[in-house]
Amino acid sequence: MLKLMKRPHLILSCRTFYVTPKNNCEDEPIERLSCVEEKIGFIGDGNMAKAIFKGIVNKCLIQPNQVNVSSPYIKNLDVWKEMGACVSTDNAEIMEISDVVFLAVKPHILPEAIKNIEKSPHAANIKNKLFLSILAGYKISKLEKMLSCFEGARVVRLMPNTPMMVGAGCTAFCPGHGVTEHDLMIVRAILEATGICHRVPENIINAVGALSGGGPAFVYLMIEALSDGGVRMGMHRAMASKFAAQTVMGAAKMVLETNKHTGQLKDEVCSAGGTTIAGMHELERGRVRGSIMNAVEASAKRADQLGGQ
Ligand SMILES: NC(=O)C1=CN([C@@H]2O[C@H](COP(=O)(O)OP(=O)(O)OC[C@H]3O[C@@H](n4cnc5c(N)ncnc54)[C@H](O)[C@@H]3O)[C@@H](O)[C@H]2O)C=CC1
Ligand SMILES: O=C(O)[C@@H]1CCC=N1
Repeated sequence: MLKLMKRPHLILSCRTFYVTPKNNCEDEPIERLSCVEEKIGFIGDGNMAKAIFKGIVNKCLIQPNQVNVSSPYIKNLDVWKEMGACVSTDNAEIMEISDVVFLAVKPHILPEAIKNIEKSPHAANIKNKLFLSILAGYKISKLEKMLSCFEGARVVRLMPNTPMMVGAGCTAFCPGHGVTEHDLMIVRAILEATGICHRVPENIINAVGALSGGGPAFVYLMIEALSDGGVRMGMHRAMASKFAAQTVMGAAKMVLETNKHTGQLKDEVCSAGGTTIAGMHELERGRVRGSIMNAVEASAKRADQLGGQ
């Protein structure tokens, strides 16, 4: 027992051992960029592209006019113009005028999105670009092969999430061949301005995508269910939703800031014979833990399929 207590990642509480998990993140460098001068392009103008754009512009890491966006749907681009970005329906043009290019289309769209670029008049100038892929499932080796027609192309694979928009994102990244220290500084500057980030080995990116990439959707469902429960028991919807969201945020902050194990924090809420343990019993009866684990497993497996691995 004493031997165990001496180890810093073990905390003892009554009969339960709380083990602080070790991570599988790679080392972080120290140097940080406070602003990015490169032109940033987005191939794809959807939810994730908007979240990244708003996140980095809100933090003044870049100016909106440093951003170039392409989509085949001209009407969708109006909102980007209003936000101050340069727009085009031509992916090749956006690649040409950007230094850093986010690949931000749906995975099944990527081959079509880059299909004819090689033959375009812009192709000759698509050189030495840093491509940041946010596509679920796509392996770096596959992306590097697809982009090998562009001289000096480097690829970093990212798995971000939409809370980047409000500075609370969570992104894992993994660099491909030829990625430079400066490239990594740009990546970190973008990701740290919009939340937290960790460099990881590629073999866990699909797990990250399942947990934190899609995780916000799982949590929204939980917030909605908490709110429904409050309404069921007599609260008004607006207050129930606000309290549910604040409670999830508060619990998350407790996990992040107290450094206590989630089991210990849970025990601190559950009074003996009290109200919370009665609710916990229902959750365990409903196999909520197993269901959430299954959801993460199913998402990760789906990412493997999407990447055609
Ligand atoms: N939405 C999320 O929470 C996350 C998404 N991702 C990844 O981000 C990527 C984009 O996802 P979303 O933004 O959610 O999708 P989305 O559907 O909102 O955006 C994709 C955009 O691509 C545009 N597009 C379609 N065909 C195109 C083409 N040929 N050339 C250029 N643009 C084209 C569409 O107009 C659309 O707005 C996906 O690969 C997804 O796996 C990764 C992490 C989180
Ligand atoms: O649902 C998806 O496929 C994307 C990837 C992670 C979050 N959204």
